Amino acid sequence: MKKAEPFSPVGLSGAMRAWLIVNPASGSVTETHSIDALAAETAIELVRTTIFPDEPLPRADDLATERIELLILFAGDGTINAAACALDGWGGRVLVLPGGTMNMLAKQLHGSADPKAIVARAAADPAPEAIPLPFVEAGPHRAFVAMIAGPPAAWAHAREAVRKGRLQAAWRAARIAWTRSFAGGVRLRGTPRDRRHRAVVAIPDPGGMEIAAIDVDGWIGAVRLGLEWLAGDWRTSPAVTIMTPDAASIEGGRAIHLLFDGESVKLPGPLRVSHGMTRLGFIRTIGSEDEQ
Ligand SMILES: Nc1ncnc2c1ncn2[C@@H]1O[C@H](COP(=O)(O)OP(=O)(O)OP(=O)(O)O)[C@@H](O)[C@H]1O
Repeated sequence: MKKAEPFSPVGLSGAMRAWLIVNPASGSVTETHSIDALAAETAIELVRTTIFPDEPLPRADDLATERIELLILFAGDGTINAAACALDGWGGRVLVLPGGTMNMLAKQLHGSADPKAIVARAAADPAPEAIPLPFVEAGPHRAFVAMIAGPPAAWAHAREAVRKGRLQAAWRAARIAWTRSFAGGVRLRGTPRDRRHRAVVAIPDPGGMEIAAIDVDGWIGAVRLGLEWLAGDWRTSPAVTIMTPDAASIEGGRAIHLLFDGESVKLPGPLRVSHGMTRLGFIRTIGSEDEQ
């Protein structure tokens, strides 16, 4: 078989020592984007590969020992979140490639380009721009895309069961999640909307964070919000109140259900939510003027 032509290495040249973290369970990591092909096509010197989560994430020390300059994350938002949290003390640059289902972080950094095009763009730039990413933080966890608190977070179990092909478990989890979605809620302290809400969504922003308090009653309200969400204008829904506090506190029974970039966690309340910026630099291949 003819070997793929390497991209002309200008910025991310063959001298660039890279460590790849890939999650084969992420929604769009496929054979066509195999690790070997990626390395061959980029002419980046792929020194090590971690298959997550079967293998543990490398530590900053491991990257330093191998003199790694570029960390390539080929996975979905959940995996990227895990690596970005674990390696925030490391001084190198990160290239995010869309390997997941939603790929919200990859879209922020590269628009809708595919992995091959992203590497080509990054390689063609003598000094690719690397930017810190904003995050929201609660307990030991961070979200770079969104943190969802409240009963709707229980839907993650149903999604995970579907992904694993466990349809009976998915059905059970969906029934529980549906019931919980209309019971309980979370209380938001330290904001103008200091009361119980169906769910609270915290979204990081370079200037701080946005907190959306969601108040839907029953399934008609939920369906309406769902349609508004699909149409892309959920933030303007009458069921949603947007605030920009510097910090807030969430309460909700003995344990609060949360999703951090799609990964499900339960934490005891009250839970302080704050925001910050990563120390890691993430390579961005689209300018703000480009189409998102
Ligand atoms: N920190 C983690 N520890 C263990 N497993 C994880 C972790 N993060 C993600 N996973 C698992 O890896 C699989 C793929 O998740 P990932 O978020 O990478 O891709 P995705 O869900 O397809 O994409 P996206 O999050 O962009 O929609 C899921 O089963 C997820 O639960």
